[in-house]
Amino acid sequence: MDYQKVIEEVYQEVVEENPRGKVANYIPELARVNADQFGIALVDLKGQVYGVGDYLTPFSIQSISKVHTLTMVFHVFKSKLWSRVNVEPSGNPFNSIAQLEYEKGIPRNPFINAGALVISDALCGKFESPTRQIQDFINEISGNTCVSVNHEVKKSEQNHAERNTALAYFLKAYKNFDNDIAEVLDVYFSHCAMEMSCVDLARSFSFLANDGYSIFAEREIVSESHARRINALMLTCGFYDESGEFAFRVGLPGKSGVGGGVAAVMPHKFSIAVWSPELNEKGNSVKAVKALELLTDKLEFSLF
Ligand SMILES: NC(=O)CC[C@H](N)C(=O)O
Repeated sequence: MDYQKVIEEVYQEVVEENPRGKVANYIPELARVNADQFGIALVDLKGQVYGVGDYLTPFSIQSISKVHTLTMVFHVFKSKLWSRVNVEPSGNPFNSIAQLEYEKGIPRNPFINAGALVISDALCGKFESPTRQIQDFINEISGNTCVSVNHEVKKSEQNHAERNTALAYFLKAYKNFDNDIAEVLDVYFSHCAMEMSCVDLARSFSFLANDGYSIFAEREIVSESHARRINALMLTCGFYDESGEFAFRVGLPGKSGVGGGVAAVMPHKFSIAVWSPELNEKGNSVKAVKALELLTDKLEFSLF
């Protein structure tokens, strides 16, 4: 399979169609990026990289980091984790407060903000310096010292933290939050504000295409059964209230972030990251979703 040729064709077609959205502006610092950037990196299971466009430019990975933090915590707490966070699609916006209230403080899944805050809380309870360790973990599985926290983005999130702070207090009120709220929010904003390029991001997702084994870290990151479960969660919950649409159009487990990135895997074949900052109203990158749809059409395979 000539992946390079396929992603170049995809890139060209998306550039020609030029579907547009809006750069996230509820985190003001994110609105400062050049909206025309667009990159694709695909990594096969031998570690071969195929890239096109701005695939070497670091960008804000935002909620994609929730897959990394879930992986770290799942490995430690195993199935006990599911008493604190559910595994159902939310069908609601990623920062919904109402849903958390009527479901009595158990977030629908680990990828909506409330669920990711529970994961950050669990990290704070188990890891000495969680932010440092998340960074080390992502560096290890991408085989590169590539991740940095963008402090401007982090500060920008902290200055507009009303909803996430409200979610944390709700979780605390329902006794689903053990640590200091400010400390956990700091870890959460730090991992959302991490930056890396498409190529490093695709490499960091490689273990999920490879039954839990990372060829970059040269070790098993999670068991095969945990890798399957993380992929199932990405397929059903990775795109918030657009997860069904993404499964329908693309058919790969994946995760989006409001920085405009999407990381996805085709189990036993490859991992891929696509980035372009303009989002649709559900918070998913318009060009990245289009590119992945064209990709699975051209490859004539998806998970299905
Ligand atoms: N969907 C996202 O990427 C949201 C992450 C963002 N940091 C927030 O908390 O709102």
